[in-house]
Amino acid sequence: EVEMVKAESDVSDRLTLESVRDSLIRQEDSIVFSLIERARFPLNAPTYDPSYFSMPSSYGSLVELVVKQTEAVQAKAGRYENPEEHPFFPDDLPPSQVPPHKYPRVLNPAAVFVNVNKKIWDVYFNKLLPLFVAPGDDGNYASTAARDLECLQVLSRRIHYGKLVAEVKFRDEWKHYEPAIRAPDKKTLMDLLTAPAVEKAVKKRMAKKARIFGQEVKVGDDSDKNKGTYKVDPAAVSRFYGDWVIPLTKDVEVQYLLHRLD
Ligand SMILES: O=C(O)C(=O)C[C@]1(C(=O)O)C=C[C@@H](O)C=C1
Repeated sequence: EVEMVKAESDVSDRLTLESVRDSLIRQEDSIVFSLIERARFPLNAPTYDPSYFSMPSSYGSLVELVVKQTEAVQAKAGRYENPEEHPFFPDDLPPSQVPPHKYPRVLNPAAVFVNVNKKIWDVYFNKLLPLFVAPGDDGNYASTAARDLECLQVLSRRIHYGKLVAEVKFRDEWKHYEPAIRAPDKKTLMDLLTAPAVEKAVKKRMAKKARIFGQEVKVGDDSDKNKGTYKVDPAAVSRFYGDWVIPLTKDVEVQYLLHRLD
């Protein structure tokens, strides 16, 4: 018999604030690498222009085609059975065609109704892309769309991880959370779950990761010639995290908590 290795998502028996924060830190690596991969291409506007892509209008732009069709395949492969994964186009997804995997039941079942992917889509294309890709068009639209999908998926995973963060915080301090949930009092929930020193450290670490992962690595040249040129702008990555990724994560945390006692 094959022994199942504990999946990264198998958190039920080691759910602590430290372990969920460790996961958030690891996911930062995926986000920085995905942004670096996307930044290899210029903006490539036709990827997002429905009139460039002349298939049945239900697909919209090329990037929508790639995301919808990929999500359909991944749904068949069981991706969205995992409570940590959230589709961008949840309507009309085909059912999973693989045997069910027993994901540990950690979250309140109401968690499935919290999905901020519409907002993530909007923020990614309208706020993030213009910040960190060069203007221009090199014709590589299919690759561009594939990189966008990768970025969207890692960002979505990170932001919806707020559900697990909120669950741990609730378990650790339910005496404080319960009255605010029953009230319901969003402002108090937001205050309770906010840790300004942690947010500051996250932003600093993101800038540092963008500097370290995004530097040109050379052999036999220890000079600092390349200092200051990075594959993604560390300040932009850090700002985007502070302005959007953390606030959206907190949004997910509050939305989840509001239904924690359903
Ligand atoms: O680490 C936490 O406590 C979180 O809730 C995550 C997070 C974040 O998104 O990075 C969000 C809110 C806190 O203020 C600090 C950090």
